[in-house]
Amino acid sequence: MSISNLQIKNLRNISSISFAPSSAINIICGENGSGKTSILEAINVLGLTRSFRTNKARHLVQTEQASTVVFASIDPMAQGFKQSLGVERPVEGEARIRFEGGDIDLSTLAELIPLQVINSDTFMLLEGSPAVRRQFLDWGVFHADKAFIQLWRGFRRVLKQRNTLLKCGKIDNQLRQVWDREFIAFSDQLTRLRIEYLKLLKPEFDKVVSQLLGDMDVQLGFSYGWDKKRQLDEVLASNFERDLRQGFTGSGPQRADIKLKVDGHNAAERLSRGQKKLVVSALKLAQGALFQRMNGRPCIYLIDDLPSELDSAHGELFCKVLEQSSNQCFITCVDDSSLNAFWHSQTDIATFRIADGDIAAPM
Ligand SMILES: Nc1ncnc2c1ncn2[C@@H]1O[C@H](COP(=O)(O)OP(=O)(O)OP(=O)(O)O)[C@@H](O)[C@H]1O
Repeated sequence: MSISNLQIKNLRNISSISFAPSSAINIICGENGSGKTSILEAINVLGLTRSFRTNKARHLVQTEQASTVVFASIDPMAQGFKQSLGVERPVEGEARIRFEGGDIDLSTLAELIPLQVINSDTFMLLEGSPAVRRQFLDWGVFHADKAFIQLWRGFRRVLKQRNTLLKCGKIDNQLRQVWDREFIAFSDQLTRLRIEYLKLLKPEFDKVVSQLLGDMDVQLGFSYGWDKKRQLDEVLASNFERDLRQGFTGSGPQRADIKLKVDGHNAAERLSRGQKKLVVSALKLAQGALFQRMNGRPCIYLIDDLPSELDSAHGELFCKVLEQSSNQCFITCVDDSSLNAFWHSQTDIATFRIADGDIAAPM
C-alpha cells in the first residue's frame, strides 16, 4: 500500500498543496506551527475520515471554509496499479468517501488504507485506559480476520441490550440466562480471535524490541476481561446481582486488556520516557510487520516528531527499523539534519520543507 500523489485542501493552515511522496521514507520538516502535523492529519483523514487530534471537524477544517478535501492516487494492494481516492470532511454532517468514482463506506476505506500513527498520544498504549489497548488489538484482529467486524458488531449489540435491561432492572435470572447464551457465544469467538492474533504478534514484537532496546525483557500478556480460570457463564451468573446494582456488565471481552511488563514490573511504571516511546513504537511496528506478512502489503506510518525523546543512538535504531520495512513512512521533525545521518544511502528518501502551510518541491 502506498500513496503516490497527495492533494490537500482547506485543512488547518493548508489552503491547497499537492505533492508526490516517496513510496519509502518521507521527511516533513519545518518550524513550529508550519503545518507538518497537519499533513499527517490529512493522511489520517484520507484513511479514516477523521483527525487523530480532534473529534470536531470545525477545528480541522480551515477557518471560514465549509469542508476539507484530501485526494490521493493509491496502490492499495501494492500491485503497481494507481487508483483514485478522495475524502471530503465537512464542518457539518458526514464525511464522503469516493474510490474510483463510487461511494464506499468507512470499513471498506479502513481495509484499503492500513494506517499506523506514532505520536505523543501513542504513549497512551502504556499509560492510558484498557480501551486504548483494546483498540490497538482490534485494529490487528480486524485486518487479520474477515469474520471480526461482524462478530464485533454482534457482540456490541448484545452487550448494549444486556446493559439496557440491567439499567432498567427489567431482567431476572431466567431472562439473564437467555441473553447470556448469546453474549457468551460472541465472547468466546471474539476472545479466541484476539488470542490467536496476539500469538502471532508476540514474535514480531519481541524482534522489534530486541532491535530497538537490546536485551530488555518486555513481556506482552493478555487479560480476557474476566478470570480466565473460570467459565464466563459462571462468572456472569455470580456477578449478576452486582451487574444489576451497577447497571452494566462488569465482565467480558469489553474489559479485555493487553498487559506489558518489564522484568515482571508494570511497564508504564518502570520505563523512562524514551524507553516508553520505543516500546509503544515497537508495538505499532510489530503490528505493521505482521500485517504485511499476513496480507502481502505494507502499512502507511505517520510518525510525528520522530527525534523527540530519543537520543541519537536510539533515533538511528528507529530509522534503521523503518527503512528495513517496506512501509511508506511520513515522518515529521523540526530540523531534518537531526535524522540525515541515520539513513542508508540507498534508501528512497524524499524531504519536504513546510512553511506557512505550503510545501516546497522535494529536495
Ligand atoms: N482550523 C484552522 N484554520 C486555520 N489555521 C489553523 C487551524 N487550526 C490550526 N491552524 C494553524 O495551523 C497550523 C497547524 O500547524 P501544525 O500543528 O501542523 O504545526 P507543526 O508544523 O506540526 O508544528 P509543531 O512543530 O509546533 O508541532 C498552526 O499554525 C495553527 O495555528
